[in-house]
Amino acid sequence: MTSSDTPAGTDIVRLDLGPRSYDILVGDRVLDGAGPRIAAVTRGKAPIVVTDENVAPLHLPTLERTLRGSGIEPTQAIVLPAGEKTKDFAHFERLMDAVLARGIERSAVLLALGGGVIGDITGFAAASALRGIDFIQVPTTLLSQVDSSVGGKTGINSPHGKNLIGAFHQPRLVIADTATLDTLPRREVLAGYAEVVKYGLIRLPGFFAWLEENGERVVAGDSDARRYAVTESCRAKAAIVGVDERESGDRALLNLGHTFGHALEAATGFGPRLLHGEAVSIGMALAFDLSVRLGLCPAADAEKARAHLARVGLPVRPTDIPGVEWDVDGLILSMAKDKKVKDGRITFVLVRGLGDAFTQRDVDPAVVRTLLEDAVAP
Ligand SMILES: NC(=O)c1ccc[n+]([C@@H]2O[C@H](COP(=O)([O-])OP(=O)(O)OC[C@H]3O[C@@H](n4cnc5c(N)ncnc54)[C@H](O)[C@@H]3O)[C@@H](O)[C@H]2O)c1
Ligand SMILES: O=C(O)C(=O)C[C@@H](O)[C@H](O)[C@H](O)COP(=O)(O)O
Ligand SMILES: [Zn+2]
Repeated sequence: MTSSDTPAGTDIVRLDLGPRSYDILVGDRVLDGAGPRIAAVTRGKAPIVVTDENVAPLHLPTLERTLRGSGIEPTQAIVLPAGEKTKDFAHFERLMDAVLARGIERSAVLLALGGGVIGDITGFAAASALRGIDFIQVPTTLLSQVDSSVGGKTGINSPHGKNLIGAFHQPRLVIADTATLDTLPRREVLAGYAEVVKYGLIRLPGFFAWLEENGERVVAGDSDARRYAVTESCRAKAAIVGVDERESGDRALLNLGHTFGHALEAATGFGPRLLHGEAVSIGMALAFDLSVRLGLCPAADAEKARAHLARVGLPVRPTDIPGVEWDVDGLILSMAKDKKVKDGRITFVLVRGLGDAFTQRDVDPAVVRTLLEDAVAP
């Protein structure tokens, strides 16, 4: 690989994982010139592109142009329905069938073009096909550029809970073209922004302070601010995954707000009523509240976190989601299926303050119940 294979003006974040290391390319219109990098992974063959019905008309032509520019004639893309409901067994079966119907060999490469739903299900298909083939992530939502395309968590949801079926399978390359975000609806931009704020809240207080100043610019699509936010988020995630690929330690911090958030998502049926990033926003506010109630975090820090999320337009309380009758027992049952549960006890990601997250197992269930009862009270 030569530096001339990387488009000018590209930030390159390296995720160091020994033989599974890879580059994350970030930049405005970086996809336009990414053909040689894709060709290097596919050894000059066409990748099997997986995308969704919204993304295909908007961004597949750019990818196909890129491939043709590198002498690769694209094959017909596999186009799945858009949205969280696609991350289920039925669509996984359909995707696997479409991939295997192509008579693939182990050298085949899948390419996920889309948001976290497409990235997660395609990554899981790559982990499963012929017991593991390569895949490339071309994330097109803010959430997938700052989070889901990086780190190798792949999978689907189950009626039993969120992401309960899946595999760790790292991509070979990530291409985050921030210009693709120009077509992303504002609600989806905001949902992705919640995961950006997460990095500030778990261990980067300086980044959180930058977001307090510049968050509106990121959300509004200012190209410099957006690119900085995506690159810093990828750096933050790469630093954590690089030392704890399979979540036996610090990687769990990336789950701030998710134990609550996943339960809220399950309660709303993994659908458009509550997006993942929105659930994470509410979940992070609840995690700060819980930390305050346990005497671990100053109330002023919790208020700062909540105020920033709310100021950009994110929900911060379950009651911010209209038309849902929340059931605290149901939420607690869902939380008990969290992947961080050990010996029957939930591991919570808590905070000592802004940018200082840690995990704790011995949280009094009565405090959690009261917190949720207060949070869902009208
Ligand atoms: N693997 C991980 O580490 C990880 C991390 C965070 C989240 N996730 C998962 O990611 C999923 C959420 O991802 P998401 O928020 O990207 O949702 P998504 O994939 O559903 O995309 C959101 C919506 O935006 C549309 N879209 C995508 N790109 C677009 C573009 N450029 N222009 C216009 N529309 C576009 C999609 O069609 C969809 O309707 C959840 O399932 C979550 O669990 C995984
Ligand atoms: O990469 C990680 O690790 C994360 O926890 C990132 C989260 O934002 C993401 O939502 C992830 O899919 C949650 O993982 P899970 O193991 O709790 O399902
Ligand atoms: Zn998440």
